Amino acid sequence: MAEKDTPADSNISSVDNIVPSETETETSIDALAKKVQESLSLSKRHKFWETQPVGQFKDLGDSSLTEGPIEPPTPISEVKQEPYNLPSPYEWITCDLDSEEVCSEVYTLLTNNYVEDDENMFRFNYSKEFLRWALRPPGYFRSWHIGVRAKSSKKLVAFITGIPAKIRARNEVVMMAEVNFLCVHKKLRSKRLAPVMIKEVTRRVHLENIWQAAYTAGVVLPTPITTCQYWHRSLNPKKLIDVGFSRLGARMTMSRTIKLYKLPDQTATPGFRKMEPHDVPAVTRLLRNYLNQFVVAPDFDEDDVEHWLLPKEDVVDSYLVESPESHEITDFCSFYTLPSSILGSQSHSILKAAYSYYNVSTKTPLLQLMNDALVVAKKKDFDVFNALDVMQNETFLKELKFGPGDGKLHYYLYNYRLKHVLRASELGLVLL
Ligand SMILES: CCCCCCCCCCCCCC(=O)SCCNC(=O)CCNC(=O)[C@H](O)C(C)(C)COP(=O)(O)OP(=O)(O)OC[C@H]1O[C@@H](n2cnc3c(N)ncnc32)[C@H](O)[C@@H]1OP(=O)(O)O
Repeated sequence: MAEKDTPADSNISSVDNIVPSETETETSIDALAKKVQESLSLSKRHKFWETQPVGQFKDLGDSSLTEGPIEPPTPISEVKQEPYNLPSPYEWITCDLDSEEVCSEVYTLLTNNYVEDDENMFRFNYSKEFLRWALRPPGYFRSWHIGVRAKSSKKLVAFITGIPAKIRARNEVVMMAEVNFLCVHKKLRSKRLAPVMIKEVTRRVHLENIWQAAYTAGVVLPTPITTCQYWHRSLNPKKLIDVGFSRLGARMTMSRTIKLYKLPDQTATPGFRKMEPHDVPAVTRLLRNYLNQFVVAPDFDEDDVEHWLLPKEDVVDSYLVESPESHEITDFCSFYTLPSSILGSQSHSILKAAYSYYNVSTKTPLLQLMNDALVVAKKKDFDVFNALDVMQNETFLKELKFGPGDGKLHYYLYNYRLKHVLRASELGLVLL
């Protein structure tokens, strides 16, 4: 089944990771099996993706190909004016997220049908407020919030979205669409509806004179610009073990495990505080300067920072360090709230997860800054703190007791070629 990223990892061995044990062998066999599977998928035919302007597997390593757009834009007047055909029982709709009713329908479709982990134990449960935030950034297009309804019952059965974003690839800043929330109802799977949805979003993006896109998926498609791994830091190990998210490590007791993951009650960094509206200009400068070092990263202006990073309850949290002496803003960290439904547990129904977003350290060591982020996440009652190995995250993951997950997240660009596959640490982009 298609997967984006692991909403939660049934098979993580964060404890095993810290206390090496015989389970390590098991993990590496799993890892090997995954590698074999992935290399097989490189030789798999992709009837749809082979027709699209994306890097193709056969071109991997061909250094004669230049970096940049794969095909040139066509005149807008030549962009198809009518929507693509859907099977006759279905019709296109544009979803107005201002409407409480429409937003609830989208929420319900995703809550019941969106991304699950490999073992089908957890499913992402994006909140309505989160969806409104994720889908209405500055300059968004309502026409890019696309639904498919059954004509007879009017039930929403599929969804796909785009939002506009300026993304820098090396030295070029390119207007792109970030495509997300592709979802087809479980009963309508494997009927080639997804390619129609992707073509329709592409058409609507083209109508706005935008010709590139960025997206992530848990499945291997032609061709990732990089592949990242999720890491998980237990905040509430007892619950994580109870619901099967993690296992008790070999030679570990529950009380030793709880002790291992205990965090201080207070943050350690003087001047560490929540970001406020008046911080937007300083945070924008700090972040722009930081993101410059990565090969692919968003090109945020103040409006973007206001939208994406000003704290919004139960959606996004941002903290910064203001020097007690100079009042300079020297460091920044943020995470977003994305719970998962727990699919078969007697005792719990929701896993509360925080996802590392953008972090910048110039004075406070990143390790200390992120430990403070863990402290505030724990205080806010999150069960787990997740982070990808993007940007400089590798420098704190092991030390702060994150364990590697079993899910991979692949990043893609549409109609834009990079000369080389990137290391995760060369990527400065986090998609929701
Ligand atoms: C310039 C503007 C451009 C804008 C567009 C940029 C591109 C955006 C691309 C989209 C970015 C989305 C980012 C996210 O939201 S990633 C999250 C995806 N959603 C889920 O995983 C939720 C649960 N799964 C589902 O709802 C369905 O399984 C989905 C809808 C995923 C596929 O439905 P179904 O299982 O019923 O399959 P089908 O018979 O209709 O179609 C099969 C074809 O679809 C290809 N497929 C399968 N999964 C994905 C996937 N995640 N990205 C791209 N393609 C995917 C597959 O390789 C095959 O093509 P090919 O291998 O034969 O060639």
